[in-house]
Amino acid sequence: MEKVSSKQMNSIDNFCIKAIGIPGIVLMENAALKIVKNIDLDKYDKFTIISGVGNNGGDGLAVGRHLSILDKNVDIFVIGDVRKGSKDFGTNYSILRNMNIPIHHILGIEDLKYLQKSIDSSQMIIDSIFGTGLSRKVEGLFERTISTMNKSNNYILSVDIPSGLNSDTGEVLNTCVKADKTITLQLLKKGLVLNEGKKYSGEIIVETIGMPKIAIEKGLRTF
Ligand SMILES: NC(=O)C1=CN([C@@H]2O[C@H](COP(=O)(O)OP(=O)(O)OC[C@H]3O[C@@H](n4cnc5c(N)ncnc54)[C@H](O)[C@@H]3O)[C@@H](O)[C@H]2O)[C@@H](O)CC1
Ligand SMILES: [K+]
Repeated sequence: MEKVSSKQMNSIDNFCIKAIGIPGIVLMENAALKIVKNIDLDKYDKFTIISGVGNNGGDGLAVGRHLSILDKNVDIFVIGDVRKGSKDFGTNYSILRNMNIPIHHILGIEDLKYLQKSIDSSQMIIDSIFGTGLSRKVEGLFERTISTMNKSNNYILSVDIPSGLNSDTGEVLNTCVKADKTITLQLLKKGLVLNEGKKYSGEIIVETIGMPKIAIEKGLRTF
Protein backbone atom coordinates (compact mmCIF):
# COMPACT_ATOMS: atom_id res chain seq x y z
CA MET A 1 0.00 0.00 0.00
CA GLU A 2 1.43 3.37 -1.13
CA LYS A 3 2.17 5.59 1.89
CA VAL A 4 2.19 9.33 1.22
CA SER A 5 3.46 12.49 2.89
CA SER A 6 1.26 15.57 3.33
CA LYS A 7 3.37 17.36 0.70
CA GLN A 8 2.68 14.57 -1.79
CA MET A 9 -1.01 14.62 -0.85
CA ASN A 10 -1.17 18.38 -1.36
CA SER A 11 0.44 18.13 -4.80
CA ILE A 12 -2.00 15.35 -5.74
CA ASP A 13 -4.88 17.57 -4.51
CA ASN A 14 -3.54 20.50 -6.50
CA PHE A 15 -3.06 18.46 -9.67
CA CYS A 16 -6.64 17.15 -9.35
CA ILE A 17 -8.12 20.57 -8.76
CA LYS A 18 -5.93 22.80 -10.91
CA ALA A 19 -4.67 20.61 -13.77
CA ILE A 20 -7.59 18.22 -14.16
CA GLY A 21 -10.32 20.53 -12.88
CA ILE A 22 -12.02 18.42 -10.24
CA PRO A 23 -13.22 21.10 -7.78
CA GLY A 24 -12.07 20.61 -4.18
CA ILE A 25 -15.71 20.69 -3.09
CA VAL A 26 -16.37 17.56 -5.20
CA LEU A 27 -13.48 15.75 -3.49
CA MET A 28 -14.80 16.95 -0.12
CA GLU A 29 -18.31 15.67 -0.89
CA ASN A 30 -16.87 12.33 -2.01
CA ALA A 31 -14.92 12.21 1.26
CA ALA A 32 -18.04 12.93 3.31
CA LEU A 33 -20.04 10.17 1.60
CA LYS A 34 -17.24 7.67 2.18
CA ILE A 35 -17.11 8.63 5.87
CA VAL A 36 -20.90 8.12 6.20
CA LYS A 37 -20.55 4.78 4.39
CA ASN A 38 -18.34 3.60 7.26
CA ILE A 39 -20.84 4.48 9.99
CA ASP A 40 -23.22 1.73 11.15
CA LEU A 41 -26.45 3.72 10.83
CA ASP A 42 -28.46 0.93 12.51
CA LYS A 43 -26.31 1.27 15.60
CA TYR A 44 -25.64 5.02 15.84
CA ASP A 45 -28.30 7.73 16.02
CA LYS A 46 -26.67 10.50 18.08
CA PHE A 47 -23.48 12.27 16.97
CA THR A 48 -21.21 15.05 18.18
CA ILE A 49 -19.16 16.47 15.31
CA ILE A 50 -16.19 18.71 16.13
CA SER A 51 -14.77 20.58 13.14
CA GLY A 52 -11.83 22.90 12.56
CA VAL A 53 -12.04 25.60 9.89
CA GLY A 54 -9.82 23.99 7.23
CA ASN A 55 -10.80 21.37 4.67
CA ASN A 56 -10.71 18.66 7.33
CA GLY A 57 -13.38 20.68 9.13
CA GLY A 58 -15.24 21.04 5.85
CA ASP A 59 -15.32 17.25 5.54
CA GLY A 60 -16.90 17.05 8.98
CA LEU A 61 -19.56 19.65 8.20
CA ALA A 62 -20.52 17.76 5.04
CA VAL A 63 -20.78 14.55 7.09
CA GLY A 64 -23.03 16.43 9.52
CA ARG A 65 -25.25 17.53 6.64
CA HIS A 66 -25.64 13.97 5.33
CA LEU A 67 -26.32 12.54 8.82
CA SER A 68 -28.98 15.15 9.56
CA ILE A 69 -30.62 14.51 6.16
CA LEU A 70 -30.72 10.85 7.28
CA ASP A 71 -32.69 12.11 10.35
CA LYS A 72 -29.84 11.44 12.75
CA ASN A 73 -29.42 13.60 15.84
CA VAL A 74 -26.29 15.68 15.15
CA ASP A 75 -24.64 18.37 17.31
CA ILE A 76 -22.11 20.31 15.24
CA PHE A 77 -19.30 22.24 16.92
CA VAL A 78 -16.76 24.45 15.13
CA ILE A 79 -13.47 25.47 16.73
CA GLY A 80 -11.29 28.14 15.12
CA ASP A 81 -11.95 31.48 13.47
CA VAL A 82 -14.61 30.91 10.80
CA ARG A 83 -13.46 34.09 9.03
CA LYS A 84 -10.12 32.37 8.40
CA GLY A 85 -11.87 29.24 7.12
CA SER A 86 -10.88 27.61 3.82
CA LYS A 87 -13.08 28.16 0.77
CA ASP A 88 -14.57 24.68 0.83
CA PHE A 89 -15.10 24.82 4.58
CA GLY A 90 -17.00 28.07 3.98
CA THR A 91 -19.24 26.44 1.37
CA ASN A 92 -20.30 23.67 3.73
CA TYR A 93 -20.63 26.09 6.63
CA SER A 94 -23.06 28.32 4.73
CA ILE A 95 -25.06 25.32 3.45
CA LEU A 96 -25.66 24.25 7.08
CA ARG A 97 -26.66 27.80 8.00
CA ASN A 98 -29.08 27.91 5.06
CA MET A 99 -30.57 24.62 6.28
CA ASN A 100 -31.04 26.21 9.73
CA ILE A 101 -28.87 23.49 11.24
CA PRO A 102 -27.48 24.93 14.50
CA ILE A 103 -23.69 25.28 14.70
CA HIS A 104 -22.08 25.73 18.14
CA HIS A 105 -18.86 27.73 18.14
CA ILE A 106 -16.19 26.85 20.67
CA LEU A 107 -14.78 30.31 21.33
CA GLY A 108 -13.85 30.05 25.01
CA ILE A 109 -13.54 27.67 27.94
CA GLU A 110 -17.19 28.20 28.87
CA ASP A 111 -18.25 26.65 25.55
CA LEU A 112 -16.67 23.36 26.58
CA LYS A 113 -19.56 22.70 28.94
CA TYR A 114 -21.93 22.62 25.96
CA LEU A 115 -19.52 20.26 24.23
CA GLN A 116 -19.45 18.06 27.36
CA LYS A 117 -23.26 18.05 27.46
CA SER A 118 -23.46 16.96 23.83
CA ILE A 119 -20.80 14.26 24.32
CA ASP A 120 -22.62 12.95 27.43
CA SER A 121 -25.76 12.34 25.36
CA SER A 122 -24.23 11.16 22.07
CA GLN A 123 -22.95 7.78 20.97
CA MET A 124 -20.26 8.80 18.49
CA ILE A 125 -17.79 11.69 18.24
CA ILE A 126 -16.61 12.61 14.75
CA ASP A 127 -13.21 14.30 14.84
CA SER A 128 -12.65 16.70 11.95
CA ILE A 129 -10.52 19.31 13.71
CA PHE A 130 -7.22 18.86 11.84
CA GLY A 131 -6.06 16.65 9.01
CA THR A 132 -2.85 16.96 6.97
CA GLY A 133 -2.81 20.72 7.63
CA LEU A 134 -1.78 20.44 11.29
CA SER A 135 1.24 22.72 11.35
CA ARG A 136 2.17 23.36 14.97
CA LYS A 137 1.70 22.18 18.55
CA VAL A 138 -1.87 21.81 19.70
CA GLU A 139 -2.45 24.22 22.58
CA GLY A 140 -5.04 26.23 24.49
CA LEU A 141 -8.70 25.69 23.63
CA PHE A 142 -7.81 23.07 21.00
CA GLU A 143 -5.88 21.09 23.60
CA ARG A 144 -8.75 21.30 26.10
CA THR A 145 -11.28 20.30 23.44
CA ILE A 146 -9.24 17.21 22.54
CA SER A 147 -8.82 16.20 26.18
CA THR A 148 -12.61 16.58 26.64
CA MET A 149 -13.10 14.24 23.69
CA ASN A 150 -10.54 11.71 24.95
CA LYS A 151 -12.04 11.66 28.47
CA SER A 152 -15.38 10.45 27.13
CA ASN A 153 -15.92 6.78 26.45
CA ASN A 154 -17.84 7.55 23.24
CA TYR A 155 -16.77 5.89 20.04
CA ILE A 156 -14.44 8.31 18.21
CA LEU A 157 -14.16 8.33 14.42
CA SER A 158 -11.40 10.56 12.99
CA VAL A 159 -11.57 12.10 9.51
CA ASP A 160 -8.34 11.47 7.57
CA ILE A 161 -5.97 11.80 10.55
CA PRO A 162 -6.59 11.71 14.33
CA SER A 163 -6.38 15.44 15.18
CA GLY A 164 -3.02 16.26 16.78
CA LEU A 165 -1.01 13.63 14.92
CA ASN A 166 1.68 14.76 12.50
CA SER A 167 0.55 13.03 9.29
CA ASP A 168 4.15 12.67 8.06
CA THR A 169 6.01 11.49 11.16
CA GLY A 170 3.35 9.97 13.40
CA GLU A 171 4.45 12.25 16.23
CA VAL A 172 1.86 13.66 18.62
CA LEU A 173 2.05 17.47 18.61
CA ASN A 174 1.45 17.90 22.36
CA THR A 175 -1.93 16.12 22.38
CA CYS A 176 -3.96 13.98 20.01
CA VAL A 177 -7.41 12.52 19.61
CA LYS A 178 -7.39 8.82 20.51
CA ALA A 179 -9.60 7.45 17.75
CA ASP A 180 -11.32 4.06 17.57
CA LYS A 181 -11.29 4.34 13.78
CA THR A 182 -9.66 6.64 11.25
CA ILE A 183 -11.05 6.90 7.72
CA THR A 184 -8.11 8.26 5.69
CA LEU A 185 -8.87 9.75 2.31
CA GLN A 186 -7.56 8.39 -0.99
CA LEU A 187 -4.12 7.26 0.23
CA LEU A 188 -2.57 6.04 3.46
CA LYS A 189 -0.74 8.94 5.13
CA LYS A 190 2.70 7.78 6.37
CA GLY A 191 2.23 9.16 9.90
CA LEU A 192 -0.72 6.86 10.57
CA VAL A 193 1.60 3.87 10.75
CA LEU A 194 4.75 5.54 12.13
CA ASN A 195 5.67 6.24 15.79
CA GLU A 196 2.44 6.89 17.71
CA GLY A 197 0.26 6.78 14.61
CA LYS A 198 -1.14 3.31 15.19
CA LYS A 199 -1.90 3.99 18.86
CA TYR A 200 -3.94 7.13 18.10
CA SER A 201 -5.54 6.11 14.79
CA GLY A 202 -7.31 2.96 15.95
CA GLU A 203 -8.55 0.87 13.02
CA ILE A 204 -7.36 2.52 9.78
CA ILE A 205 -9.55 2.40 6.68
CA VAL A 206 -8.42 3.91 3.36
CA GLU A 207 -11.32 5.23 1.23
CA THR A 208 -10.80 6.63 -2.27
CA ILE A 209 -12.45 9.98 -3.07
CA GLY A 210 -12.29 10.02 -6.87
CA MET A 211 -8.72 11.15 -7.56
CA PRO A 212 -7.62 9.79 -10.94
CA LYS A 213 -4.43 7.70 -11.19
CA ILE A 214 -2.84 10.33 -13.43
CA ALA A 215 -3.07 12.84 -10.55
CA ILE A 216 -1.72 10.38 -8.00
CA GLU A 217 1.26 9.38 -10.14
CA LYS A 218 2.06 13.01 -10.96
CA GLY A 219 1.75 14.04 -7.31
CA LEU A 220 3.90 11.16 -6.07
CA ARG A 221 6.62 12.03 -8.59
CA THR A 222 6.71 15.67 -7.47
CA PHE A 223 8.05 14.94 -4.00
N1 LIG B 1 -7.64 19.58 -0.54
C1 LIG B 1 -8.56 18.75 -0.97
O1 LIG B 1 -8.94 18.74 -2.13
C2 LIG B 1 -9.17 17.82 -0.02
C3 LIG B 1 -8.77 17.85 1.32
N2 LIG B 1 -9.40 17.07 2.21
C4 LIG B 1 -9.29 17.30 3.63
O2 LIG B 1 -8.51 18.45 3.86
C5 LIG B 1 -7.55 18.19 4.88
C6 LIG B 1 -6.41 19.17 4.74
O3 LIG B 1 -7.07 20.42 4.84
P1 LIG B 1 -6.26 21.77 5.13
O4 LIG B 1 -5.01 21.76 4.33
O5 LIG B 1 -7.23 22.86 4.96
O6 LIG B 1 -5.80 21.66 6.64
P2 LIG B 1 -6.57 21.10 7.91
O7 LIG B 1 -8.02 21.25 7.73
O8 LIG B 1 -5.98 19.77 8.18
O9 LIG B 1 -6.08 22.08 9.08
C7 LIG B 1 -5.73 23.37 8.78
C8 LIG B 1 -6.47 24.29 9.72
O10 LIG B 1 -6.05 24.06 11.06
C9 LIG B 1 -5.36 25.21 11.56
N3 LIG B 1 -4.26 24.71 12.37
C10 LIG B 1 -3.19 23.96 11.98
N4 LIG B 1 -2.45 23.61 13.05
C11 LIG B 1 -3.06 24.17 14.14
C12 LIG B 1 -2.80 24.17 15.54
N5 LIG B 1 -1.75 23.49 16.05
N6 LIG B 1 -3.63 24.86 16.35
C13 LIG B 1 -4.69 25.52 15.85
N7 LIG B 1 -5.02 25.55 14.55
C14 LIG B 1 -4.21 24.87 13.71
C15 LIG B 1 -4.96 25.99 10.34
O11 LIG B 1 -4.90 27.35 10.67
C16 LIG B 1 -6.12 25.71 9.40
O12 LIG B 1 -7.25 26.48 9.74
C17 LIG B 1 -7.22 16.73 4.72
O13 LIG B 1 -6.72 16.19 5.92
C18 LIG B 1 -8.59 16.14 4.35
O14 LIG B 1 -9.33 15.84 5.50
C19 LIG B 1 -10.55 16.31 1.78
O15 LIG B 1 -11.65 17.20 1.81
C20 LIG B 1 -10.37 15.78 0.42
C21 LIG B 1 -10.16 16.90 -0.53
K1 LIG C 1 -9.19 14.80 11.96
